[in-house]
Amino acid sequence: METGPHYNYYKNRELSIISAPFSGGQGKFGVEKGPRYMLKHGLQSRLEELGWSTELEATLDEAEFVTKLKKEKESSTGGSSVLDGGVKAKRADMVGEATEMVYKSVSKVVQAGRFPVTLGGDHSVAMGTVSAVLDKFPEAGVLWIDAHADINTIETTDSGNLHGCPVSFLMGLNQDIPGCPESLKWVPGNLSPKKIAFIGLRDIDAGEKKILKDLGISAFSMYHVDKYGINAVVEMAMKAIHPETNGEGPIMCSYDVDGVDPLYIPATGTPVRGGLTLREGLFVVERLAETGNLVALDVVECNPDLAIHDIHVSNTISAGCAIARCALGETLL
Ligand SMILES: NC(=[NH2+])NCCC[C@H](N)C(=O)O
Ligand SMILES: [Mn+2]
Ligand SMILES: [Mn+2]
Repeated sequence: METGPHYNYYKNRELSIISAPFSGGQGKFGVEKGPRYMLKHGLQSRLEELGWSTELEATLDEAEFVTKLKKEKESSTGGSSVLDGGVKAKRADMVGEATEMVYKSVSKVVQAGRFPVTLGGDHSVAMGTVSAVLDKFPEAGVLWIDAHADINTIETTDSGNLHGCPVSFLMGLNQDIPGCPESLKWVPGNLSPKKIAFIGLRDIDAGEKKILKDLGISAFSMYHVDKYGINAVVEMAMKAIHPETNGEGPIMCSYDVDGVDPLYIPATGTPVRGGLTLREGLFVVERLAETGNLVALDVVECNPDLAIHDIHVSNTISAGCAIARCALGETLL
């Protein structure tokens, strides 16, 4: 019987909590408050208690970006999303700027041999986190926990919200589309479709379904979770991203809290019923901690402003923090 957690890649147990308080990848204010609320909830000291030495890393300035976003909303072009060539990408300049700042911070952290825990912010910030992690671990596979596939291109997106598109940018699917914003051209786009697996899907756009199918991407929906159970699904997902080594190899987990059912995590921008139970959601990261192969974690899309009751805020923030703690070994003996 294996006794974990053991961190193959981070034996020295040093991590950095990277705040990525950005909301421009979607239209609702409040998601930029996620990092601040999670830190106020005591995340840093709880991770220290697990035996990690921790540092805080700032990326972009929360207030500065809120001001910029408010200005943009008031301006005449505010909200308009159709670019040259008829493609859509709302606030592409800001998303490009913010995600590149996140990329630089996460790069600094991983290159220094520290484990990056990035707190969003909306899911567009993963363009930065995943790119930085792939520089350090080119063989890494990504597990994307989410109700959504976030793989729309600037051609297929209906909403024009770039938090619905980070995976297509990470795979370089937009680079040759006429009208692709210059601001997003910094994304290397070198994630192979074979190196990502989704868990928790239940709200996928028609264009996204086609991309998933055409590229043969591993996607485990809630149907699969019900059919096989969450343990088998995580096992299949790990084998899918590391097929030659029977699931062994560096794993990055990009965790959108809307993967978990809104019963448990209600304060998020695009909630979808029928999601993971809180236990299933925590099990995923507990299992990853147990493998010793986790090299990076994002926890994104907590939006305290979208709570109707105060209890929704604390449920959401405490669940977000629990995801981070379980990924870093809390519940393993
Ligand atoms: N990170 C998220 N919560 N993404 C939601 C995306 C929703 C929808 N598929 C869109 O493209 O707009
Ligand atoms: Mn989502
Ligand atoms: Mn997402």
